[in-house]
Amino acid sequence: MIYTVTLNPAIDYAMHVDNLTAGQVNRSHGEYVLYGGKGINVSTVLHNLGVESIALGFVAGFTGEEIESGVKNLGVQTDFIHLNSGLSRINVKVKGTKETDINAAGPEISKDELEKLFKKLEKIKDGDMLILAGAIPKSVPEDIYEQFIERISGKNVNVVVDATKELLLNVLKYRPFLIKPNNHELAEMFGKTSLDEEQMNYYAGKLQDMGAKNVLVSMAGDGAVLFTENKKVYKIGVAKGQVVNSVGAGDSMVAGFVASYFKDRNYEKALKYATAAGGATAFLEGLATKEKTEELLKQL
Ligand SMILES: Nc1ncnc2c1ncn2[C@@H]1O[C@H](COP(=O)(O)OP(=O)(O)O)[C@@H](O)[C@H]1O
Ligand SMILES: O=P(O)(O)OC[C@H]1O[C@](O)(COP(=O)(O)O)[C@@H](O)[C@@H]1O
Repeated sequence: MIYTVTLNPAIDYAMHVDNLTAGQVNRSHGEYVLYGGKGINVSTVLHNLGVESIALGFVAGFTGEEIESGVKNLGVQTDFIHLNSGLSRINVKVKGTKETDINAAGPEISKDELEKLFKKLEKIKDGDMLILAGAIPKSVPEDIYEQFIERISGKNVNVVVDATKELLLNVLKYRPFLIKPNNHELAEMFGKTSLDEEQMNYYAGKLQDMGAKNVLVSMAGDGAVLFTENKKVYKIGVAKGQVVNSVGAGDSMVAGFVASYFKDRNYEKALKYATAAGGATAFLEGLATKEKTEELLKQL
């Protein structure tokens, strides 16, 4: 079984605002809602692509109830822990000429509640997969991803981590199967503002030296580069289409990669499928569907 963990799920509330102006009343001319948080997005797209997973994490308040029933209605299996207080996040995504995200802090998680998640992770067995994705709430120890991986050490479990900065760097020593920083996150991890191709190769290699088996660097509309554990480098562009919503494109890419790689064990194929799934989300209002992913795959 594949388990995804989203410590801080969110309702993504997307609004179309043509000219966002700070300090003014801005009006949206259309809104829609997605049940998100990185792990949940991965579970949703995996489900859309025909691969089952169980979404773990914490939900709180009426927003938490909405997220839980929303993803269940999409067909995703969940096993969330219900927090006694607080509210799951509403992350506002303003779409105009540029995309502006305001991601909320989210509810507090107590030690006891965190312990309940550790208990759930005990179910993980040899051959399962664990996908840790997204930022962690402030109330949770900064090394929580490391603690999760420690708890399953000794079991033959492929771990995927989609996180940034120290959160990601600190788990590399556990040899995660896949990490997926975008090019900006990769630059930021090494104190840079941007990277040219040579620097990207160098720093992705550095993440591998630090322990990551496969590094997938996504570059939004410029495609992605995959650095594999057998030291191959595959580059890919993107499928053509009209961008509607790129929120969740990275999560969709992770889902597409996992879905394809564990079916065919072929890195090049998995990169194509991942790119098609990322593009499908970018070109749809919601997350990638199998139909859109397979339509875009033909272009790659
Ligand atoms: N504008 C776009 N056009 C086509 N494909 C896109 C676009 N934005 C994202 N994608 C696809 O989704 C993948 C992940 O997007 P990216 O924005 O880099 O991830 P993240 O959301 O993690 O920052 C890209 O590598 C690409 O395949
Ligand atoms: O956990 P974080 O880093 O605050 O990010 C949460 C946000 O990321 C998303 O999962 C989208 O992520 P990507 O665009 O990187 O795929 C949203 O659904 C959510 O609002």
